[in-house]
Amino acid sequence: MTEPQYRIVEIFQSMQGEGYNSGMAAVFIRFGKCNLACSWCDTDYLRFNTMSLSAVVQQVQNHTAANIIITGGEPTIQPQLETLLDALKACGYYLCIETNGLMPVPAQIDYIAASPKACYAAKYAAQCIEHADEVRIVADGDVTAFARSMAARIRARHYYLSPLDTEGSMNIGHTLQQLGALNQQPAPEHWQLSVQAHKWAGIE
Ligand SMILES: Nc1nc2[nH]cc(C(=O)O)c2c(=O)[nH]1
Ligand code: SF4
Ligand SMILES: [Mg+2]
Repeated sequence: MTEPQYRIVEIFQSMQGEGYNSGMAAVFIRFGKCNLACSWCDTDYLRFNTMSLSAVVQQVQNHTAANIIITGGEPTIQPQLETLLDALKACGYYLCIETNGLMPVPAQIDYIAASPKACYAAKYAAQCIEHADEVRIVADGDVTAFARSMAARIRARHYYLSPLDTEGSMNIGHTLQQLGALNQQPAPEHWQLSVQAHKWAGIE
C-alpha cells in the first residue's frame, strides 16, 4: 500500500510567536492550500511540495522540540491529516493547530488556536467550530462586532485581537482602541492583545 502524501510548504523549528503559548519551542508543519484567500495573508500557501507521511515524520524528528504547531494555509483541509496526527501522537508530540475555524478540528489535537477572519464574516455566520483553546482575530478594520459574534459562537479560554502587520506597518493604536471597546461592554470573555512577536524578533 502506498503511503499518504501531504502538501508541505515548509517544516522548521521556531518559537510560537502569537497568543497564549508565545515562546513555546515548536516544530512548525506548514500545509499548502487554504479555503479562504485573505488579501493580507502573509503566507505563500500555494508553493508546496508533496511529501510522504514517513518523510514528514522524519523531518520533524530532525528537530528537537517536543511540541508541533500544525499550520498553513489551512491545515484542516489537508486530506488524511488524521493519519499523520496519529503517527506524530505515537511519537509523543504535543499537537497544536492554527486554524481559521471553519472546519472541524481532528480529535488528536491538544491545543486549538482559531483565527476567524472578519473579511469572511458571512461564511462564519453559516459555519464554524464551537470550541477552541484560544480565539485570535486579526484587526483588519473595525472587527468589534465580528469579535463579539465569534466569542458567542466559539467557547474558548482566551480571546485575542491581533494588529494587522503588513509590510512593516501595524495598526496597533486602532487595535488597542477596539480592545478597550470590547472589554468595556459586559461579556463573559476578556480580550487581550496578541502581536506577531516572531516578526519583531526576526525569527521564522
Ligand atoms: N514563530 C511563529 N509563530 C507562529 N504562530 C503562528 C504562525 C503561523 O504562521 O501560523 C507562526 C509563524 O509563522 N511563526
Ligand atoms: S485563512 Fe489564513 S492562510 Fe488562509 S488566506 Fe486567510 S490568512 Fe492566509
Ligand atoms: Mg506565520
